[in-house]
Amino acid sequence: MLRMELDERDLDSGQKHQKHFERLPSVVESDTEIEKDFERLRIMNLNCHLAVLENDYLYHIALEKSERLKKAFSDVKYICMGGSPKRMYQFAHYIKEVIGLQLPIGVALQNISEESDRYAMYKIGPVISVNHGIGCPSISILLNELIKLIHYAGCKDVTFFRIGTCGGVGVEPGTIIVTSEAVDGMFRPEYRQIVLGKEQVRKTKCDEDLVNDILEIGKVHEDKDGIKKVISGKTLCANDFYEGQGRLDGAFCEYTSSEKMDFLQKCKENGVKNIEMESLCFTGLLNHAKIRGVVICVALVDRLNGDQVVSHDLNIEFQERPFKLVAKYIKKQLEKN
Ligand SMILES: O=P(O)(O)O[C@H]1O[C@H](CO)[C@@H](O)[C@H]1O
Ligand SMILES: O=c1cc[nH]c(=O)[nH]1
Repeated sequence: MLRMELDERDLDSGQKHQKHFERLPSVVESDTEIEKDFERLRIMNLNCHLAVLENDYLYHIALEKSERLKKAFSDVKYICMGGSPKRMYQFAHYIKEVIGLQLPIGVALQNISEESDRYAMYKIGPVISVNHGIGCPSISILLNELIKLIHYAGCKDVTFFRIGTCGGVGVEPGTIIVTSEAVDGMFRPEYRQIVLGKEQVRKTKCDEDLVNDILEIGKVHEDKDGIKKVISGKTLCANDFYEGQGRLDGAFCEYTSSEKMDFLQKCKENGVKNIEMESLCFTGLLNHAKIRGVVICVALVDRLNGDQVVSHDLNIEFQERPFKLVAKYIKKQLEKN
């Protein structure tokens, strides 16, 4: 009863978010568990309604708020994401080897979210490997459900990685770029989303310590262990692969080749080292929730030299480079603890 009243009162109140946060804990003083949950949600800027939801089905990853979910996921410390399901299946196997996790004989890695058919997710001890599809809308849905998952499971100190591919800007193909900050097509370090008819703006820096730790590992392993060059810089996040990234080979193009080159030059002048399609949402949502995260992408092409990305064996090898870097970081952290 308390839960219903609370939910209805709040939903009908039309009060501002902040006021809502301030008001709710006092309303539920008779239920200390809910009160504690409100506090945890409030601290992380998450949705207070979650504390009073009796059921929550995480539709796109086919999981449900439950005691079972808590037991199965409470040990999660690292969530690694990348666009393609195949890549994240390979990463799951790779990290399993690196951290030396033995599955019982006859047991294979299972896609936990198979039922949803939207994302493919694997759990390897404290690591989740999951694909996010293409673009901010797709990764946004996944991040919402994963953030709820780690909240419901009571996970502590979780770090997120986006292990991806990108186009480099004045960067040799095969180079790994660790994002310092994501920017939009107008070089604004802001993730903008329309919510209830208003623009909501969130900051897009990657966790500085995490960036430095990854760069440090990159330095140690540069030119060996299949890692090659690792650099850091701003990442431009586009809403499209073609016009949105100034390509000349899309179905639409209403600019000249020299206008394209001027824009790429401007990218360089603004400190942009690479272009991809999810970093704004990834950093924007994680920063807002005060969760550590970093974007690590390998360049498949130098956009100053062309637009075409050709599928070939070298790209497969390139895609594995961020795996190696992240796996080394995770292994090192696990050995510390
Ligand atoms: O290689 P992933 O991680 O999928 O990411 C990049 O590749 C896709 C475009 O081909 C976009 O999603 C872009 O961000
Ligand atoms: O140029 C590229 C390559 C990979 N992914 C992108 O978004 N752009």
